[in-house]
Amino acid sequence: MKDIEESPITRNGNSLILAYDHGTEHGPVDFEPMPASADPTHVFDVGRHDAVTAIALQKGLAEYYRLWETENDVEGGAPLLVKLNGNSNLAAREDYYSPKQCSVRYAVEELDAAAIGYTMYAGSVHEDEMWTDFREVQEAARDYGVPVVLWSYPRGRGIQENEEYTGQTDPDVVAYGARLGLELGADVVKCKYPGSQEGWQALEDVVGELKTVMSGGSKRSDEAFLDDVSSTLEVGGNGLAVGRNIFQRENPEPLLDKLETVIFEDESA
Ligand SMILES: O=P(O)(O)OC[C@H]1O[C@](O)(COP(=O)(O)O)[C@@H](O)[C@@H]1O
Repeated sequence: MKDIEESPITRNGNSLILAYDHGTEHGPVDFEPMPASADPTHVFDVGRHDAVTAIALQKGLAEYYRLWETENDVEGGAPLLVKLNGNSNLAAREDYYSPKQCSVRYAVEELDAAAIGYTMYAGSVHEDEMWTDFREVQEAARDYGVPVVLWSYPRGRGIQENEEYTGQTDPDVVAYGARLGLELGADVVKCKYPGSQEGWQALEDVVGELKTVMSGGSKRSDEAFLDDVSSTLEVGGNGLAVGRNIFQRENPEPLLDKLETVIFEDESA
């Protein structure tokens, strides 16, 4: 774990990461509620809101982002977080696995990434391969001095077949995933909301000083979403990595304004 207070992906110690890797993870179906969001430049523009401390993109979109910045003379856009691995909903797999499509070297040297992201599915039969991949990623990130955000999403047979767990948002499962972020050397761990403030507290209790961000989840009302975000911040959470709750809105600006107040100015929702 690094001290990442000086990193551009944090502000006052917290982060709001705009995640836009859904075209990979879920496919174009996620753009249907707001068709303009299929156009990456629309979402790149959303990312210019002051509240956004990083935009998380897969390699191809990261290349597009840099091109868009140059062609449009954009200054002060969101720092780039390159998501190194990902998988599609089209894949036929015996269990969850997220292969790497980008190296840390390419992300930093060619794309000028301010941070890198990696998804880990602890609990899958492919967990061992992912640990090996992550070890290389984490060590290369240390060499380049860029922070590592771990999407820690335990899922797969090890979770399904364990009768103690109700599923991937079971508070014990989420807390275990968060702890793995600390154990494996992440600088920020991104976790599913476990359904309650008590659940998030349980996670905070086992991660020490590691930064934690809540994964947005499916779209809900402004009020419901802000309640969830606030409930994590009140017990030590450090913000958000969010996709659909932002880009599926016709005008995400009012919600981003509120999130900015709640996450960075320590005011209640
Ligand atoms: O694997 P899942 O649970 O379908 O979710 C993956 C998606 O969720 C995220 O982690 C967060 O996005 P949302 O805020 O839309 O939930 C994305 O980065 C990723 O595409």
